[in-house]
Amino acid sequence: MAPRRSVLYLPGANERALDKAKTLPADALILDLEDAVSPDAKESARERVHAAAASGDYGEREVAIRINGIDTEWHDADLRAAAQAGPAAVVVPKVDSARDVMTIERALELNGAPGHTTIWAMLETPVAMLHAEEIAAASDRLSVLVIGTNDLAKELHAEPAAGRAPLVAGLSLSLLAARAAGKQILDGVYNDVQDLAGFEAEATQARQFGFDGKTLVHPGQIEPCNRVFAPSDEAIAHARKVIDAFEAARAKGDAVVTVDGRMVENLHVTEAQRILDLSDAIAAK
Ligand SMILES: CC(C)(COP(=O)(O)OP(=O)(O)OC[C@H]1O[C@@H](n2cnc3c(N)ncnc32)[C@H](O)[C@@H]1OP(=O)(O)O)[C@@H](O)C(=O)NCCC(=O)NCCSC(=O)C[C@H](O)C(=O)O
Ligand SMILES: [Mg+2]
Repeated sequence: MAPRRSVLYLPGANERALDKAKTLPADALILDLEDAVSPDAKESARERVHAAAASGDYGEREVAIRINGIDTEWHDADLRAAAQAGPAAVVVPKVDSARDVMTIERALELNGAPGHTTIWAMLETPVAMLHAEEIAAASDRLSVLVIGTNDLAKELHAEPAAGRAPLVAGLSLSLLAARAAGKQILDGVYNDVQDLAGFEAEATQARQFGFDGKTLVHPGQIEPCNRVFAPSDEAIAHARKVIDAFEAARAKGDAVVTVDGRMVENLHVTEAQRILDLSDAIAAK
């Protein structure tokens, strides 16, 4: 699977940001037509984003377009334009049900979206968290779940708290749903663009939870994010050791072995191989 460690939002009306992103080391970009664009700029932003996404100027960076929500006046035109531009993905905010996903799937087909354009569904409401399982499994075209922690906190009336405690239940339900359906999942954004230590702590927490990457709002967050979500040298060395030790044990007819004093079984080999595959995919970029 494509590494999606760092996924940067760009306001669709901001020509400077759209241009600058061509040189930034993010794995993926979300060209935003929703919250980062004021109502009076929605139409010009749609045209800018369409041209940017269709330009082929972003190299190996994956380009996604976030359209306005299903119940908004801009949604239909956004979806039509996004389908024509043919980005890697259409990001749909405030998805609340499997039915929402199927509506988007049908609309992409009707508007002639190319087969490579997948759906990234944003889970950012309490009802979405409670429906995460049905949303994640609703369509083969859905490849990624994206968490919207700002909207979720707003809907919950939650306050900032250590370890994002008020959000943990929703994050965990979403992770369970993504993994059960074999989809990738991206954490929400960190709003304080000047607090890089706080950003890194939150990104590390997200990796420990099992997220594949994190959505970002500022270029300064890309480098720490890429580092946190890439397997470390120690993790790579340990993965090789696990695989080598297990193969040696299997050659002797054993199904269990210890590495550095810890039990290793086949499931640990599978996880070690995932780490090496991710490291290879990052190195190949
Ligand atoms: C947050 C910002 C408004 C800060 O902007 P600014 O004060 O201009 O930042 P800097 O001066 O530090 O910028 C330095 C240079 O970097 C460029 N820049 C800044 N941000 C971006 C970006 N996102 N992509 C590309 N380039 C960017 C500036 O142009 C400067 O360039 P240069 O001229 O060469 O010096 C701003 O960062 C921003 O607008 N961020 C994105 C906001 C956004 O997209 N929000 C919506 C998505 S988040 C969301 O909706 C969450 C979700 O739905 C939820 O519910 O949680
Ligand atoms: Mg949101």
